[in-house]
Amino acid sequence: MSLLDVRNLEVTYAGGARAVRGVDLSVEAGQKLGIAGESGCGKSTLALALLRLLPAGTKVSGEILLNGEDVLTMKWGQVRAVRWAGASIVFQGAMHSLNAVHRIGDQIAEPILLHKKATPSGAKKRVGELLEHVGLPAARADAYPHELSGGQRQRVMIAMALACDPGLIIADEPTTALDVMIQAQILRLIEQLVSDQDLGLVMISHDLAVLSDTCDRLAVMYAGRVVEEGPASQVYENARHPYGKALSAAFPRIGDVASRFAPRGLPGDPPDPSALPTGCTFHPRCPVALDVCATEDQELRNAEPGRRAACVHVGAAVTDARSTTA
Ligand SMILES: Nc1ncnc2c1ncn2[C@@H]1O[C@H](COP(=O)(O)OP(=O)(O)OP(=O)(O)O)[C@@H](O)[C@H]1O
Repeated sequence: MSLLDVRNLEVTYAGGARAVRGVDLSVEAGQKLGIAGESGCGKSTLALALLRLLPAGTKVSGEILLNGEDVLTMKWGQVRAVRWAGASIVFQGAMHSLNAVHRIGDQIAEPILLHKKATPSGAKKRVGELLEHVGLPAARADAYPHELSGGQRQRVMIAMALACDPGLIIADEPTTALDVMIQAQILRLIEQLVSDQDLGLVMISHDLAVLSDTCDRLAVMYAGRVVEEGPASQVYENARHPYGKALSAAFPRIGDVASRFAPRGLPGDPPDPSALPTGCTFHPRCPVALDVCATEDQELRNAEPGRRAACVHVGAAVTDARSTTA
């Protein structure tokens, strides 16, 4: 049984935006899955859907099996227990996620008191341990968010996410607001925690270079669908879907200083999810589109062992869409 198994997930917002369309993915304990794609492709919607954090009125269908139990059909009491203790989210921009008027120790203690039924002194001890675990002195528990640097605040967010010993961490752009040096430190911290505690990780980013550096596998999303999936380094170095290729070219290799100053962009914008193009949704921007792409969408196909892409130019159609995701 996978730690997380998402099957045919569809999310449509109240206004009609089809933000996630038929997404399948799975994560095992100790595995790090990166979800890449440009702004608006549905990455955050997917993350929020995993813990039923979407606004009321949003239509969600499919299955989200966390340790074999479907989050979508759970009673609310069970969903609340799953948040923090089963899976927790590290959001981008810690300054906005932390409460400015409360000491960080109290904020980390809150889910421990609520979900672990800890005593105040037990929670305080645990807060100290968690802070040390993420590389901060236990005494920083008394600080207010504004007294910490951006990197320290993001460490606090990670400590909070770990507070109730979840099996899965969902990190939504965890380093986007940080400078490059601090970003690298936070990524190493996340990697180390995931491997030490055998956690599963879903890391969301628009930056394919960051994801390929941190994750084992990568799923590339476009207009709400996964259009390419496979081992992270292979997807980054040699994408098979034309959108994956364009995204990869836009994020030059870490260390490749010369090309970092001249990334290639992809012309055009992603489609409006309330008015998606017919056929393959990427065809209006695709440099290698055929006539058929304007009318027929493609399922994910086996590109090579362990790799799939949803493009007419790639391999043969896959009969069992989830056969290679594990
Ligand atoms: N509450 C909402 N109501 C209606 N539409 C929404 C809502 N939230 C997001 N959307 C739309 O759903 C689509 C996917 O948005 P989402 O935020 O999931 O993308 P993203 O890939 O995470 O982008 P970003 O990196 O900019 O956050 C977008 O077109 C967005 O405008």
